[in-house]
Amino acid sequence: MCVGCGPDHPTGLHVTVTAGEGLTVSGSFTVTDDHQGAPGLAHGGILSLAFDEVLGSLIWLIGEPAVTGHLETSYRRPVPVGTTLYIGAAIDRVDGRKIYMSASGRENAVDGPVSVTASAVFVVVPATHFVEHGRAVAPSELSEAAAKVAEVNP
Ligand SMILES: CCCCCCCCCCCC(=O)SCCNC(=O)CCNC(=O)[C@H](O)C(C)(C)COP(=O)(O)OP(=O)(O)OC[C@H]1O[C@@H](n2cnc3c(N)ncnc32)[C@H](O)[C@@H]1OP(=O)(O)O
Repeated sequence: MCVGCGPDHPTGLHVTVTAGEGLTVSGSFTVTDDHQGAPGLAHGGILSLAFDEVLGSLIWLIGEPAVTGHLETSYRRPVPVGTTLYIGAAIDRVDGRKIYMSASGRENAVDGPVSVTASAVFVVVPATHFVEHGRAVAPSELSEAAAKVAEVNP
């Protein structure tokens, strides 16, 4: 039920992500009428969510739970409804519990014009973070998330 990536989420973004070489991932997100802000254009907050999702996927490559501490987005071109954004993201460096990341989103092709760029700091947290701070969840929800780590990094 993740609003960013959950395939069954009725109103989510349905972002898909694939692991790349090294500490990189590539993702894609298609802007639909559900994501509109100004007439015919994607809402900036929705684009920020798509980047949070793709950047957040990088944590599966290092196998430690982490949450977004800081996320900064630069909107460089308007993104029309109907666009597919191809988002490439990478871990730039790790400093203690802080993971520094960056990403760029290109319009309609992996080598298309850059529409949005982002940088983020994720902070590693213990797995208990989600139990202590979230609403009560079924153990299966947590174990499914933990299994994703093994799937990416067998
Ligand atoms: C199994 C299921 C898995 C499931 C995993 C699924 C993950 C999906 C994630 C999706 C992405 C999201 O949307 S996550 C949701 C949105 N984000 C959140 O809810 C985070 C809310 N904030 C927090 O919980 C907290 O503030 C933390 C965890 C970020 C930091 O608190 P803390 O744990 O007490 O850490 P603290 O000691 O203060 O700081 C540790 C280091 O990080 C730095 N730091 C702290 N906060 C920030 C910050 N906002 N921006 C930059 N840097 C920061 C500090 O300067 C310090 O650096 P130094 O002194 O060591 O140099």
